[in-house]
Amino acid sequence: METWVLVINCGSSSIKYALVPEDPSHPRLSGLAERLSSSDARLKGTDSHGESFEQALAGADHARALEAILERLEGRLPVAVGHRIVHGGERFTRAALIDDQVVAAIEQTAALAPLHNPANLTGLAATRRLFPDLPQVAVFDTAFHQSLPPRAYRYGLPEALYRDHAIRRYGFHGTSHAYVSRRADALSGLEGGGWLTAHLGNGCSTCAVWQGQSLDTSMGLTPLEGLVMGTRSGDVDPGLHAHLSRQLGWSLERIDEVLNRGSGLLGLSGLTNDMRELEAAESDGHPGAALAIEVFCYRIAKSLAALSCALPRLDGLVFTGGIGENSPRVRERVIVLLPHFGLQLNRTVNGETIRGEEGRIDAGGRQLWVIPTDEEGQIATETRQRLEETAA
Ligand SMILES: Nc1ncnc2c1ncn2[C@@H]1O[C@H](COP(=O)(O)OP(=O)(O)O)[C@@H](O)[C@H]1O
Ligand SMILES: CC(=O)OP(=O)(O)O
Ligand SMILES: [Mg+2]
Repeated sequence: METWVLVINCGSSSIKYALVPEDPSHPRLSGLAERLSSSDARLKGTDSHGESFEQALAGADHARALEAILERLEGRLPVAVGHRIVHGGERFTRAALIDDQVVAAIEQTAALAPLHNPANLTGLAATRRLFPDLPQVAVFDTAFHQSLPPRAYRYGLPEALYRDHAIRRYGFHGTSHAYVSRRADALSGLEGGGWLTAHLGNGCSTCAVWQGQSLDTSMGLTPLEGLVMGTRSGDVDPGLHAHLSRQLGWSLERIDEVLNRGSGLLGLSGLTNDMRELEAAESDGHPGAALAIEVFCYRIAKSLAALSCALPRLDGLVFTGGIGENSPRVRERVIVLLPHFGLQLNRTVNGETIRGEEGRIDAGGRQLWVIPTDEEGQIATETRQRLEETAA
Protein backbone atom coordinates (compact mmCIF):
# COMPACT_ATOMS: atom_id res chain seq x y z
CA MET A 1 0.00 0.00 0.00
CA GLU A 2 1.26 3.48 -0.84
CA THR A 3 2.36 5.68 2.05
CA TRP A 4 2.98 9.43 2.04
CA VAL A 5 5.31 11.82 3.80
CA LEU A 6 4.23 15.44 4.09
CA VAL A 7 7.26 17.69 3.58
CA ILE A 8 7.06 21.22 4.96
CA ASN A 9 9.50 24.05 4.18
CA CYS A 10 8.40 27.07 6.20
CA GLY A 11 9.77 30.50 5.35
CA SER A 12 9.00 33.77 7.11
CA SER A 13 6.02 34.54 4.89
CA SER A 14 5.59 31.32 2.91
CA ILE A 15 5.15 27.57 3.27
CA LYS A 16 6.25 25.18 0.54
CA TYR A 17 4.74 21.71 0.89
CA ALA A 18 4.86 18.38 -0.90
CA LEU A 19 3.04 15.12 -0.22
CA VAL A 20 5.67 12.61 -1.34
CA PRO A 21 4.70 8.98 -2.12
CA GLU A 22 7.18 6.17 -1.47
CA ASP A 23 6.79 5.03 -5.09
CA PRO A 24 8.24 7.87 -7.22
CA SER A 25 6.07 6.89 -10.19
CA HIS A 26 2.97 7.95 -8.23
CA PRO A 27 1.91 11.62 -8.41
CA ARG A 28 3.24 14.07 -5.85
CA LEU A 29 0.92 16.79 -4.53
CA SER A 30 2.75 20.05 -3.97
CA GLY A 31 2.29 23.76 -3.61
CA LEU A 32 3.12 27.03 -1.98
CA ALA A 33 1.25 29.26 0.47
CA GLU A 34 2.69 32.75 0.13
CA ARG A 35 2.39 36.32 1.41
CA LEU A 36 1.18 34.90 4.72
CA SER A 37 -0.30 37.28 7.31
CA SER A 38 -1.12 39.80 4.58
CA SER A 39 -4.44 40.55 2.88
CA ASP A 40 -2.96 39.06 -0.28
CA ALA A 41 -2.14 35.62 1.22
CA ARG A 42 -2.80 32.76 -1.19
CA LEU A 43 -2.28 29.06 -1.76
CA LYS A 44 -1.14 27.72 -5.14
CA GLY A 45 -0.47 24.14 -6.03
CA THR A 46 -0.95 21.08 -8.19
CA ASP A 47 -3.43 18.28 -7.50
CA SER A 48 -3.05 14.55 -8.19
CA HIS A 49 -4.25 15.00 -11.80
CA GLY A 50 -1.53 17.56 -12.48
CA GLU A 51 -4.12 20.37 -12.50
CA SER A 52 -3.04 23.62 -10.89
CA PHE A 53 -5.19 25.54 -8.43
CA GLU A 54 -5.03 28.89 -6.66
CA GLN A 55 -7.00 29.88 -3.58
CA ALA A 56 -7.16 33.24 -1.76
CA LEU A 57 -6.38 33.01 1.97
CA ALA A 58 -6.71 36.69 2.97
CA GLY A 59 -5.03 37.35 6.32
CA ALA A 60 -4.05 33.70 6.87
CA ASP A 61 -1.13 33.00 9.21
CA HIS A 62 1.08 29.88 9.12
CA ALA A 63 -1.39 27.75 11.12
CA ARG A 64 -4.38 28.72 8.96
CA ALA A 65 -2.36 28.09 5.78
CA LEU A 66 -1.42 24.61 7.03
CA GLU A 67 -5.11 23.85 7.56
CA ALA A 68 -5.82 24.93 3.97
CA ILE A 69 -2.93 22.74 2.78
CA LEU A 70 -4.44 19.74 4.61
CA GLU A 71 -7.68 20.23 2.73
CA ARG A 72 -5.68 19.94 -0.51
CA LEU A 73 -4.23 16.52 0.33
CA GLU A 74 -7.26 14.77 -1.23
CA GLY A 75 -7.89 12.68 1.88
CA ARG A 76 -4.41 11.16 1.93
CA LEU A 77 -3.17 10.88 5.48
CA PRO A 78 0.63 11.13 5.72
CA VAL A 79 2.55 8.61 7.85
CA ALA A 80 4.94 11.36 8.96
CA VAL A 81 5.84 15.00 8.51
CA GLY A 82 9.38 15.95 7.42
CA HIS A 83 10.46 19.53 8.12
CA ARG A 84 13.22 21.48 6.46
CA ILE A 85 15.16 23.13 9.29
CA VAL A 86 17.87 25.39 7.96
CA HIS A 87 20.30 25.54 10.90
CA GLY A 88 21.11 22.53 13.06
CA GLY A 89 24.33 23.90 14.55
CA GLU A 90 26.91 21.32 15.62
CA ARG A 91 24.35 19.29 17.52
CA PHE A 92 22.62 17.75 14.49
CA THR A 93 24.70 15.68 12.11
CA ARG A 94 21.61 13.95 10.69
CA ALA A 95 17.83 14.07 10.66
CA ALA A 96 16.20 13.99 14.12
CA LEU A 97 12.86 12.72 15.38
CA ILE A 98 11.15 15.76 16.85
CA ASP A 99 10.38 15.95 20.56
CA ASP A 100 10.47 18.81 23.07
CA GLN A 101 14.23 18.46 23.55
CA VAL A 102 14.93 18.65 19.82
CA VAL A 103 12.69 21.73 19.53
CA ALA A 104 14.58 23.35 22.43
CA ALA A 105 17.91 22.62 20.68
CA ILE A 106 16.64 24.13 17.40
CA GLU A 107 15.48 27.20 19.36
CA GLN A 108 19.01 27.58 20.70
CA THR A 109 20.47 27.72 17.18
CA ALA A 110 17.81 30.15 15.94
CA ALA A 111 20.08 33.15 16.52
CA LEU A 112 22.54 31.70 13.96
CA ALA A 113 19.92 31.71 11.18
CA PRO A 114 17.64 34.64 12.00
CA LEU A 115 16.07 34.69 8.53
CA HIS A 116 15.23 30.99 8.48
CA ASN A 117 15.05 29.13 11.81
CA PRO A 118 12.33 31.20 13.56
CA ALA A 119 10.03 30.60 10.56
CA ASN A 120 10.92 26.90 10.51
CA LEU A 121 9.98 26.73 14.21
CA THR A 122 6.63 28.44 13.60
CA GLY A 123 5.78 25.75 11.04
CA LEU A 124 6.94 23.02 13.37
CA ALA A 125 4.75 24.26 16.23
CA ALA A 126 1.70 24.55 13.97
CA THR A 127 2.09 21.05 12.50
CA ARG A 128 2.67 19.51 15.93
CA ARG A 129 -0.65 21.05 17.05
CA LEU A 130 -2.46 19.92 13.90
CA PHE A 131 -1.02 16.37 13.82
CA PRO A 132 -0.38 15.48 17.48
CA ASP A 133 -0.27 11.75 16.66
CA LEU A 134 2.06 11.82 13.64
CA PRO A 135 5.83 11.39 13.95
CA GLN A 136 7.68 14.51 12.80
CA VAL A 137 11.27 14.63 11.66
CA ALA A 138 13.62 17.61 11.33
CA VAL A 139 15.93 17.49 8.30
CA PHE A 140 18.73 20.06 8.53
CA ASP A 141 20.40 22.02 5.72
CA THR A 142 23.59 21.96 7.78
CA ALA A 143 23.76 18.19 8.48
CA PHE A 144 25.41 17.12 5.20
CA HIS A 145 28.26 19.57 5.84
CA GLN A 146 29.10 18.19 9.28
CA SER A 147 31.78 16.13 7.48
CA LEU A 148 33.81 19.31 6.77
CA PRO A 149 37.32 19.07 8.21
CA PRO A 150 38.43 21.82 10.65
CA ARG A 151 40.55 23.52 7.98
CA ALA A 152 37.32 24.20 6.06
CA TYR A 153 34.96 25.00 8.92
CA ARG A 154 37.18 27.15 11.14
CA TYR A 155 37.47 30.91 10.63
CA GLY A 156 40.74 32.67 11.33
CA LEU A 157 39.31 33.96 14.61
CA PRO A 158 40.26 33.52 18.28
CA GLU A 159 39.74 29.96 19.47
CA ALA A 160 37.38 31.06 22.25
CA LEU A 161 34.79 32.29 19.74
CA TYR A 162 34.53 28.74 18.41
CA ARG A 163 34.82 26.99 21.78
CA ASP A 164 32.40 29.18 23.73
CA HIS A 165 30.09 30.53 21.03
CA ALA A 166 30.08 27.89 18.24
CA ILE A 167 31.27 30.48 15.70
CA ARG A 168 32.41 28.42 12.72
CA ARG A 169 31.37 27.71 9.16
CA TYR A 170 28.32 25.39 8.88
CA GLY A 171 27.17 25.46 5.25
CA PHE A 172 23.60 25.16 3.97
CA HIS A 173 21.52 23.65 1.11
CA GLY A 174 22.88 20.30 2.36
CA THR A 175 19.87 18.26 1.19
CA SER A 176 20.31 19.68 -2.31
CA HIS A 177 24.09 19.13 -2.52
CA ALA A 178 23.65 15.61 -1.10
CA TYR A 179 20.89 14.74 -3.55
CA VAL A 180 22.55 16.04 -6.74
CA SER A 181 25.98 14.61 -5.91
CA ARG A 182 24.41 11.19 -5.31
CA ARG A 183 22.56 11.47 -8.61
CA ALA A 184 25.83 12.45 -10.34
CA ASP A 185 27.49 9.35 -8.84
CA ALA A 186 24.64 7.16 -10.09
CA LEU A 187 24.31 8.74 -13.55
CA SER A 188 28.06 8.80 -14.25
CA GLY A 189 28.73 5.32 -12.93
CA LEU A 190 31.56 6.87 -10.86
CA GLU A 191 30.53 5.69 -7.40
CA GLY A 192 32.06 8.13 -4.94
CA GLY A 193 33.35 10.64 -7.48
CA GLY A 194 34.78 14.10 -6.84
CA TRP A 195 32.12 16.69 -7.69
CA LEU A 196 31.74 20.43 -7.49
CA THR A 197 28.04 21.21 -7.13
CA ALA A 198 26.50 24.65 -7.70
CA HIS A 199 23.03 25.24 -6.20
CA LEU A 200 21.83 28.44 -7.86
CA GLY A 201 18.35 29.49 -6.70
CA ASN A 202 17.38 32.53 -4.68
CA GLY A 203 19.94 31.41 -2.13
CA CYS A 204 23.11 30.16 -3.89
CA SER A 205 25.96 27.96 -2.70
CA THR A 206 28.71 25.69 -4.02
CA CYS A 207 29.99 22.45 -2.49
CA ALA A 208 32.94 20.08 -2.94
CA VAL A 209 31.81 16.45 -2.56
CA TRP A 210 34.19 13.50 -2.41
CA GLN A 211 32.96 9.92 -1.98
CA GLY A 212 29.54 11.18 -0.94
CA GLN A 213 30.90 13.53 1.74
CA SER A 214 30.89 17.31 1.80
CA LEU A 215 34.49 18.56 2.19
CA ASP A 216 33.88 22.29 1.79
CA THR A 217 31.10 24.67 0.86
CA SER A 218 30.67 28.37 0.18
CA MET A 219 28.17 29.33 2.91
CA GLY A 220 29.40 29.77 6.45
CA LEU A 221 28.06 30.66 9.90
CA THR A 222 24.92 31.97 8.20
CA PRO A 223 23.48 31.65 4.67
CA LEU A 224 24.92 35.07 3.82
CA GLU A 225 28.53 33.99 3.12
CA GLY A 226 29.84 33.06 -0.31
CA LEU A 227 28.23 33.68 -3.68
CA VAL A 228 26.31 36.71 -4.86
CA MET A 229 22.63 35.65 -4.55
CA GLY A 230 19.19 37.01 -5.45
CA THR A 231 19.11 39.65 -2.71
CA ARG A 232 22.11 38.63 -0.54
CA SER A 233 25.57 40.13 -0.99
CA GLY A 234 27.62 37.00 -0.35
CA ASP A 235 31.26 37.67 0.64
CA VAL A 236 32.17 41.24 1.45
CA ASP A 237 35.18 42.65 3.29
CA PRO A 238 34.52 41.99 7.02
CA GLY A 239 35.64 45.60 7.51
CA LEU A 240 32.53 46.79 5.67
CA HIS A 241 30.31 46.59 8.76
CA ALA A 242 32.51 48.89 10.82
CA HIS A 243 32.92 51.23 7.87
CA LEU A 244 29.17 51.57 7.26
CA SER A 245 28.60 52.05 10.96
CA ARG A 246 31.34 54.61 11.59
CA GLN A 247 31.37 56.53 8.33
CA LEU A 248 27.69 56.42 7.37
CA GLY A 249 26.16 55.99 10.82
CA TRP A 250 24.18 52.92 9.76
CA SER A 251 22.53 50.80 12.46
CA LEU A 252 23.19 47.07 12.72
CA GLU A 253 19.61 46.41 11.60
CA ARG A 254 20.09 48.51 8.50
CA ILE A 255 23.38 46.82 7.60
CA ASP A 256 21.79 43.40 8.07
CA GLU A 257 18.76 44.35 6.00
CA VAL A 258 20.84 45.75 3.11
CA LEU A 259 23.22 42.76 3.00
CA ASN A 260 20.41 40.17 3.20
CA ARG A 261 17.56 41.74 1.25
CA GLY A 262 18.84 44.69 -0.76
CA SER A 263 22.04 43.35 -2.30
CA GLY A 264 23.01 40.56 -4.73
CA LEU A 265 21.44 40.55 -8.19
CA LEU A 266 18.78 43.00 -7.01
CA GLY A 267 21.22 45.48 -5.53
CA LEU A 268 23.75 45.31 -8.37
CA SER A 269 21.18 45.64 -11.15
CA GLY A 270 18.90 48.10 -9.40
CA LEU A 271 16.17 46.16 -11.19
CA THR A 272 15.21 42.71 -9.90
CA ASN A 273 16.49 39.55 -8.25
CA ASP A 274 14.84 37.38 -10.92
CA MET A 275 17.38 35.90 -13.35
CA ARG A 276 14.80 35.53 -16.15
CA GLU A 277 14.03 39.25 -16.02
CA LEU A 278 17.73 40.11 -15.79
CA GLU A 279 18.57 38.06 -18.88
CA ALA A 280 15.76 39.77 -20.80
CA ALA A 281 16.94 43.20 -19.60
CA GLU A 282 20.55 42.42 -20.55
CA SER A 283 19.38 41.53 -24.06
CA ASP A 284 17.64 44.93 -24.16
CA GLY A 285 20.94 46.64 -23.30
CA HIS A 286 20.38 47.35 -19.57
CA PRO A 287 23.90 47.94 -18.18
CA GLY A 288 22.97 47.16 -14.56
CA ALA A 289 21.51 43.80 -15.55
CA ALA A 290 24.63 42.94 -17.58
CA LEU A 291 26.92 43.83 -14.67
CA ALA A 292 24.83 41.87 -12.14
CA ILE A 293 24.97 38.71 -14.28
CA GLU A 294 28.69 39.14 -14.92
CA VAL A 295 29.51 39.51 -11.21
CA PHE A 296 27.18 36.59 -10.38
CA CYS A 297 28.88 34.23 -12.85
CA TYR A 298 32.42 35.35 -12.02
CA ARG A 299 31.83 34.76 -8.33
CA ILE A 300 30.48 31.26 -9.02
CA ALA A 301 33.55 30.37 -11.11
CA LYS A 302 35.90 31.83 -8.50
CA SER A 303 34.18 29.84 -5.76
CA LEU A 304 34.35 26.59 -7.77
CA ALA A 305 38.05 27.15 -8.46
CA ALA A 306 38.67 27.72 -4.74
CA LEU A 307 36.66 24.67 -3.68
CA SER A 308 38.56 22.45 -6.12
CA CYS A 309 41.43 22.62 -3.54
CA ALA A 310 39.28 20.46 -1.23
CA LEU A 311 39.09 17.54 -3.70
CA PRO A 312 41.70 14.82 -4.24
CA ARG A 313 40.34 14.46 -7.78
CA LEU A 314 37.82 16.45 -9.81
CA ASP A 315 35.44 14.36 -11.92
CA GLY A 316 32.99 17.05 -12.87
CA LEU A 317 30.59 19.90 -12.17
CA VAL A 318 26.88 19.77 -11.39
CA PHE A 319 24.47 22.68 -11.88
CA THR A 320 21.18 22.79 -9.98
CA GLY A 321 18.57 25.20 -8.51
CA GLY A 322 16.20 27.40 -10.53
CA ILE A 323 19.05 29.22 -12.30
CA GLY A 324 21.45 26.25 -12.60
CA GLU A 325 18.69 24.08 -14.07
CA ASN A 326 17.20 26.63 -16.44
CA SER A 327 19.79 29.14 -17.58
CA PRO A 328 22.12 27.90 -20.35
CA ARG A 329 23.70 31.37 -20.47
CA VAL A 330 24.75 31.33 -16.82
CA ARG A 331 26.15 27.79 -17.16
CA GLU A 332 28.13 28.72 -20.25
CA ARG A 333 29.53 31.90 -18.70
CA VAL A 334 30.69 30.01 -15.61
CA ILE A 335 32.32 27.25 -17.66
CA VAL A 336 34.13 29.72 -19.94
CA LEU A 337 35.76 31.22 -16.82
CA LEU A 338 37.29 27.86 -15.84
CA PRO A 339 39.54 26.96 -18.82
CA HIS A 340 42.17 25.28 -16.59
CA PHE A 341 39.55 22.73 -15.40
CA GLY A 342 39.65 20.93 -18.77
CA LEU A 343 35.95 21.43 -19.46
CA GLN A 344 34.40 21.18 -22.89
CA LEU A 345 30.82 22.40 -23.10
CA ASN A 346 28.47 20.92 -25.69
CA ARG A 347 26.86 24.25 -26.58
CA THR A 348 24.02 22.72 -28.56
CA VAL A 349 22.94 20.38 -25.80
CA ASN A 350 23.44 23.08 -23.18
CA GLY A 351 21.36 25.61 -25.07
CA GLU A 352 18.62 23.56 -26.60
CA THR A 353 18.01 20.32 -24.83
CA ILE A 354 18.67 20.79 -21.18
CA ARG A 355 16.09 22.99 -19.56
CA GLY A 356 14.86 21.82 -16.22
CA GLU A 357 15.69 18.18 -16.91
CA GLU A 358 18.50 15.82 -16.01
CA GLY A 359 21.27 15.65 -18.59
CA ARG A 360 24.93 15.74 -19.47
CA ILE A 361 26.16 18.87 -21.25
CA ASP A 362 29.86 18.22 -21.88
CA ALA A 363 31.53 17.23 -25.13
CA GLY A 364 34.29 15.20 -23.52
CA GLY A 365 36.82 16.14 -20.85
CA ARG A 366 35.51 16.40 -17.31
CA GLN A 367 31.79 15.72 -16.87
CA LEU A 368 29.25 18.53 -16.80
CA TRP A 369 25.78 17.74 -15.48
CA VAL A 370 22.48 19.54 -15.05
CA ILE A 371 20.54 17.79 -12.30
CA PRO A 372 17.24 19.26 -11.07
CA THR A 373 17.38 19.26 -7.30
CA ASP A 374 14.75 17.50 -5.23
CA GLU A 375 14.97 18.86 -1.71
CA GLU A 376 11.43 17.65 -0.94
CA GLY A 377 12.17 14.10 -2.13
CA GLN A 378 15.43 14.04 -0.18
CA ILE A 379 13.67 15.30 2.98
CA ALA A 380 10.98 12.61 2.56
CA THR A 381 13.68 9.92 2.10
CA GLU A 382 15.61 11.03 5.19
CA THR A 383 12.34 11.22 7.17
CA ARG A 384 11.49 7.61 6.25
CA GLN A 385 15.04 6.43 7.05
CA ARG A 386 14.91 8.07 10.46
CA LEU A 387 11.55 6.44 11.25
CA GLU A 388 12.75 3.01 10.15
CA GLU A 389 15.83 3.32 12.36
CA THR A 390 13.66 4.42 15.28
CA ALA A 391 11.30 1.48 14.77
CA ALA A 392 14.15 -1.06 14.46
N1 LIG B 1 14.18 29.76 -17.52
C1 LIG B 1 14.92 30.39 -16.62
N2 LIG B 1 16.01 31.10 -17.00
C2 LIG B 1 16.77 31.77 -16.12
N3 LIG B 1 16.52 31.79 -14.80
C3 LIG B 1 15.46 31.09 -14.34
C4 LIG B 1 14.61 30.36 -15.22
N4 LIG B 1 13.64 29.78 -14.47
C5 LIG B 1 13.87 30.14 -13.18
N5 LIG B 1 14.96 30.92 -13.10
C6 LIG B 1 15.50 31.60 -11.92
O1 LIG B 1 15.64 30.74 -10.79
C7 LIG B 1 15.63 31.57 -9.60
C8 LIG B 1 14.78 30.91 -8.53
O2 LIG B 1 15.35 29.67 -8.24
P1 LIG B 1 14.62 28.64 -7.26
O3 LIG B 1 15.54 27.47 -7.07
O4 LIG B 1 13.26 28.35 -7.76
O5 LIG B 1 14.52 29.51 -5.93
P2 LIG B 1 14.34 29.13 -4.39
O6 LIG B 1 15.70 29.22 -3.80
O7 LIG B 1 13.39 30.16 -3.87
O8 LIG B 1 13.77 27.72 -4.35
C9 LIG B 1 15.14 32.93 -10.02
O9 LIG B 1 16.22 33.84 -10.14
C10 LIG B 1 14.56 32.66 -11.40
O10 LIG B 1 14.60 33.79 -12.22
C1 LIG C 1 19.88 28.38 3.30
C2 LIG C 1 19.28 29.13 2.17
O1 LIG C 1 19.89 30.03 1.63
O2 LIG C 1 18.08 28.74 1.79
P1 LIG C 1 17.18 29.39 0.63
O3 LIG C 1 17.94 29.22 -0.63
O4 LIG C 1 15.93 28.57 0.69
O5 LIG C 1 16.98 30.83 1.03
MG1 LIG D 1 14.64 25.96 -4.22
